[in-house]
Amino acid sequence: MNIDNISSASLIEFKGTPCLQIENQTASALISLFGGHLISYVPKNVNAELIWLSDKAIFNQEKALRGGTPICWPWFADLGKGENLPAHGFVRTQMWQISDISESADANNIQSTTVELTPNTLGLFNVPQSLSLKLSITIAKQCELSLETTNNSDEDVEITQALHTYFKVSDISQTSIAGITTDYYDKVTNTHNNKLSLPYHIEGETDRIHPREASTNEQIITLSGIDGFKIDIAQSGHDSVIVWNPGAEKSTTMADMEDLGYQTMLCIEAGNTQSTTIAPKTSFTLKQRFSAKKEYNYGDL
Ligand SMILES: O=P(O)(O)OC[C@H]1O[C@@H](O)[C@H](O)[C@@H](O)[C@@H]1O
Repeated sequence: MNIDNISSASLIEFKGTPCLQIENQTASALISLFGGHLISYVPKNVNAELIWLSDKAIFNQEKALRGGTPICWPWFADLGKGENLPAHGFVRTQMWQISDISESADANNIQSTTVELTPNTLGLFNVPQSLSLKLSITIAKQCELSLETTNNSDEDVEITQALHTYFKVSDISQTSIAGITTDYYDKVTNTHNNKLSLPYHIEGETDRIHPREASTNEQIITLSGIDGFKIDIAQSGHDSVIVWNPGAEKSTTMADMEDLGYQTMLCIEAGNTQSTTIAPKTSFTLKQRFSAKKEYNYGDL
């Protein structure tokens, strides 16, 4: 698609991979067309990177990128039906194309840029061809990712999925998470109904699936303890929040992660880990939106 008339967007190569760079009045961002994968988001109000990308991420257009927002679809982790399926589905490891891009301004004339992306190939691994997928990313004071699955067939289709965002934190041992309170399934110990001790801090390898908070349409999760600002994450359409940090030992076994990489990242994922049924001729949307706000000390006032 021709993006020449969109002044806030340009196509560039980053580490040999085609990417869409967005720079507008409120933020800048980088989206890899391999994976339809957000790899950078810098809102101007804090002028800091919110997204963690591994220095050792492998940009060979085959392996999923370590960091950013991998799109896990049409299954999360190993929940695909069948033998020898790739973890987290097959769209994070293929090229996507830009299907639409637009700029708009709100009532205060604050600019935003929205890009729509679609994966090049669907219907792999016996997944029905009749499913279609569209990712919209809006870059503004907030970054919004919206993943819409449409079932064009005459039968129900079941999927699992996740927007698997790696947030950049200054020091994982000082980071706290608010807005998640539910008992969790611990993937590290394979145990259910674990009680959370609050405040929520990460201590060692963490791989948890929390059912979403029942009483909210949109679940708001706040990360604090980051140098000078907080990150607010709003999620909807999800049934679970996945919290993942590989911890010290596992980091050293991962080829695309620095040994100390775990100290500056935290995955907060909007997911559907229970089977989600999409009725014929309907669409289902999973969303995650995030922004940063400055934290003031009394001394600053
Ligand atoms: O290494 P991958 O396939 O990108 O997955 C990273 C992690 O993704 C998380 O969503 C899973 O809960 C973890 O179990 C997994 O280790």
